[in-house]
Amino acid sequence: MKILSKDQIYAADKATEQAEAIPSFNLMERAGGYAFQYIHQRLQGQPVQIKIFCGIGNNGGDGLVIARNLVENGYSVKTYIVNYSENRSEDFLNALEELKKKTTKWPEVLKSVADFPEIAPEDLVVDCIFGIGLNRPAAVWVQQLFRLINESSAYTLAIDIPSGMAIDQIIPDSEVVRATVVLTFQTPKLAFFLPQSGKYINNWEVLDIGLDRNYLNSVKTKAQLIGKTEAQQMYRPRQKFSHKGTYGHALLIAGSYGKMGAAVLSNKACLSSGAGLVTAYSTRQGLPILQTSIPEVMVVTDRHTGDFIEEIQFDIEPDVIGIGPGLGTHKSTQKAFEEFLKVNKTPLVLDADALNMLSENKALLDLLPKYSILTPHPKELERLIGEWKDDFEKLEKAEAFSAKYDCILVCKDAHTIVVFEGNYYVNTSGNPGMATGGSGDVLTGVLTGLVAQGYDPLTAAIFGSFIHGRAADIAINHTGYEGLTAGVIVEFLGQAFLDLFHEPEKQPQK
Ligand SMILES: NC(=O)C1=CN([C@@H]2O[C@H](COP(=O)(O)OP(=O)(O)OC[C@H]3O[C@@H](n4cnc5c(N)ncnc54)[C@H](OP(=O)(O)O)[C@@H]3O)[C@@H](O)[C@H]2O)[C@H](O)CC1
Ligand SMILES: [K+]
Repeated sequence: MKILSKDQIYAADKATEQAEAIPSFNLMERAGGYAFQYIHQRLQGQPVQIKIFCGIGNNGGDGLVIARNLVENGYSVKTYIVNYSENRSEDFLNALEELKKKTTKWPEVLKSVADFPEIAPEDLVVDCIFGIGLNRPAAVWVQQLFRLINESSAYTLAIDIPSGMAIDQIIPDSEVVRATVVLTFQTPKLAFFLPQSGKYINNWEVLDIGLDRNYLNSVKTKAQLIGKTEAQQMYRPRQKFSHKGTYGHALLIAGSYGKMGAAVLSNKACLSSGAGLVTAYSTRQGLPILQTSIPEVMVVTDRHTGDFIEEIQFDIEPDVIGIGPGLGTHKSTQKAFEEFLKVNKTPLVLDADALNMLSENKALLDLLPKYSILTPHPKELERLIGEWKDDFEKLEKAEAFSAKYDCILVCKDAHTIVVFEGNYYVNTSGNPGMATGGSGDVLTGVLTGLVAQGYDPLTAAIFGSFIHGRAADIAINHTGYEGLTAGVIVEFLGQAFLDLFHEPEKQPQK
C-alpha cells in the first residue's frame, strides 16, 4: 500500500476535484460523511455522549460535517471549536454554515483552559483539532486540551491523524492526542510507523474517501507499507522439476565461544526459509554443537582452535554468505573479517558483530559488494550512520548511507523499514514478543536463505522481514508474547509461507 506524503495528499485532493469537476467542499462532505458512517455503524444509535473537538482548518471542517450528520441522525453531540487561530479555512466556514442550518446548538468556542468542558470516561471523543496541516507546536493551552482528552480515558477517535502529531516531522516535547483508533483518509501516514510518533496510536484504519484512482495509481511514493498482499506478489513458488541445487547454497559465518546458539539459530532459519544447501562456518569448538543440533547443515571450521573465528577460508562456492551472528569482535576476528572482505565477491547479508566491526572501521564499508544487505537494530544503526535528531532524520541518514555504499539497510524496529534507493518499505508483521534474544539471528538466516534461492537482495530483505514477523505473529497464538523465543519463530517459518495464501488480509493491517 502506498504511503503518500503531505504534498501528495494535497495533490490527490486537487486531482480529484479536477477529475470529478467538484468544489473542494464536496470532498470534505464526502470524507466527513464516510467518517460519520463509520461511527454510526458501530454505535447503532446508542445514547453515547459524543464530544467533537474541531480546529479551524479542514480537519476541523471534517469534524463539523461529522457533527451535522450525527445531529441529523439523532445522536447526542456537543461540538467545540478550538480557536487556536483566526485563519479559518473556507471549507471550515462552509461546514459551519451547514451545521448551523441543522441545529440551534451551535458549537462552543474554546479560547483558553477556562473554557474546557469536562470529559467523562464514557464519552466518545472525536479529535478533529489538527490534521495533516500541523507544522509547528500547538499553543500551550491547546496542548493542555490534548492532555485533558488523554487523561479522560474516554474512547478517542482521531480523524486522519491524532492532533499534535505531524505527518512529516517529530515535534519535540509536544503533547499528542492518544488515539484509541485513528481513522485515516485514503492512505496511512508514515508517522504511524515510527517509534517516536507511532507510540501514540493503538490502532489505525484506512477510510477510502474516493480520491482520484488515476492519481493514486500513478503517483510514486517514497514509502510503501508491506502487508500480506505485497508479500504474496514477491513469493517465488517452488518448481516441480527442481532439486536442492535449484535453491542455492548459503554459507553462514557465525558463532564464537558461548554464542554458538546464534549460529544454530541463523543456520536453522536459513534452512527453514527454503535454501537448498546450507553450510555453517564456525570455530572448531562449534563443530559438535552444530552437527548435533542441525544435522541437515554441513560445517566448515576455522583451522585454529581458539574461542573465536581467526580466519575465514573455505573452498566451497556459496551463492550468498550471511555473516555476523554471535561472532564477537575479538581482534583476531576483526582481522579475519577484513581479510575476508578484501577477497570476497559473493553477495552478503551482514548482521550483529559484522555490523559492529564495520562501524569500528568504516573503511571496510567500501569493500562490501554492491547490494549487500545490512540488518542493524537501532543501536547498531546509530553506530553505522551516527546519531539522529528524530525518526525522520534517522530515515534520511539511512537513505544517504544506503546510497553511499550501494547497500540495502534493514532498519529493525517494531516496524522494520527497509531502505534502498531513496525508498522506504515499512513492514507490518511482527509483535512485541520478538523483543527476545536471537530473533535477529533468525532474520539473518531467513534473508540469507532467500538470496540463496534467487530472490534479488531487495526483495529478500522486504519479503524476508515480512515472513519473519509473520512467523512470530502466528507463533504467539500458541506461546503468548512472553513465551515466544527465537527458536519458536524458526519453527513457524513454514506456517508463515503457508499463510501467504490463506485468508486475505483484514483491515487494519496491525
Ligand atoms: N484528501 C484528504 O485526505 C482530505 C483531507 N481533508 C482534511 O483536511 C485536513 C488538512 O486540512 P488543513 O486545513 O490543510 O490543515 P489542518 O486542519 O490540519 O490545520 C489547519 C491550519 O492550522 C495551521 N497550523 C498548523 N500548525 C499550527 C499550530 N501549531 N498552531 C496554530 N495553527 C497551526 C496551518 O496553517 P498555517 O498557515 O498557520 O501554517 C493549517 O493549515 C486533513 O487532515 C483532513 O482531515 C479534507 O477535508 C478532505 C480531503
Ligand atoms: K485529528
